[in-house]
Amino acid sequence: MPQHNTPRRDSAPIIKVSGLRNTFGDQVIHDKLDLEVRRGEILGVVGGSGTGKSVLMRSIIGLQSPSAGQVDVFGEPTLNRSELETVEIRKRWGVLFQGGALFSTLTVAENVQVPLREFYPELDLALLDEIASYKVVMTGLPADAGPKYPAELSGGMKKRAGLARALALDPELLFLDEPTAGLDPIGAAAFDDLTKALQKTLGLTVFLITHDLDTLYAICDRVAVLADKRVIAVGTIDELLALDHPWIQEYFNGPRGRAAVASKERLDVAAHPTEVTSAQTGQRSQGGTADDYARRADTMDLTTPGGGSGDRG
Ligand SMILES: Nc1ncnc2c1ncn2[C@@H]1O[C@H](COP(=O)(O)OP(=O)(O)OP(=O)(O)O)[C@@H](O)[C@H]1O
Repeated sequence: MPQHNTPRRDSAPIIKVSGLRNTFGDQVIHDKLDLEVRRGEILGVVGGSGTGKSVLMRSIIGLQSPSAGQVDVFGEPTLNRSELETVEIRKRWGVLFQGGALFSTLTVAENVQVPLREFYPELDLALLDEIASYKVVMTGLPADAGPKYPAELSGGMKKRAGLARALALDPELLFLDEPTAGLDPIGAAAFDDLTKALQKTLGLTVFLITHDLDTLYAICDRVAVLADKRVIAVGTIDELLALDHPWIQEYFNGPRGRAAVASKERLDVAAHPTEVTSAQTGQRSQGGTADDYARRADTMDLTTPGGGSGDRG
């Protein structure tokens, strides 16, 4: 399997979505949605409940057939192509679905082996076991988690097992759908740290759907905001805060947003000079101000796909 240890930050987007339209009956979920994801970044995807974050992810990975638009991943179109035509593309990404989506009748190790068996049926059992053990440990699970069934795992362990499966094929691109939902603050911070460490060490690009403001502040390079059936803005949090959009202001500058800023500031202080991680301190969202972020945002450029000026994506 290919190794992708060096983060590449070339200018071509790793994901490019153009003019996407998704409907269910009369319900229009996306219309004229544009988005570009840069190689090597962690892109947070936020939006109110039901704005279509998961449907967007499913459209990108080919589980949802849009009624219009184009999706390119690794520079290749993925829509309206047969499974056979996209097999080489699908090998290059991993997906952690909401809740982990583990097969309950398979052990953790067997779950990790599912994509290996699908794409590399020639691998023998000893090698499958070896790769699965490696992925299990890589995601911070104890080595003896491999033979356990999902029902024997805690929520946090299930997420890690799902992540181990998503990493089975050494992907370049990782899709995470609400990975910290349902985790306690310490578990969520530890999962954030793991995601960031994987991005850095494996050179991953991460498409991360989340409602977790702490995650956005702690690890996302940029954030895409879904509203009004499209991506209304993409940028760093500082850049988004400079926008006058009511949902963005309420989301990032509301009480929870301010708390997330305060939490990050405390962690930044704690991290120097002793490099204490958020997993160790377990500090998440406990009050503070976003004024400094808002002031700094005044000097920044904004990227607004589907409207506005400047570079897209
Ligand atoms: N297979 C489907 N059939 C019909 N409607 C669907 C289907 N999948 C999603 N929807 C609808 O599409 C809309 C967007 O769903 P989606 O799960 O993408 O939202 P979301 O932004 O991820 O929400 P949340 O933050 O609550 O997880 C919802 O109204 C949902 O009911």
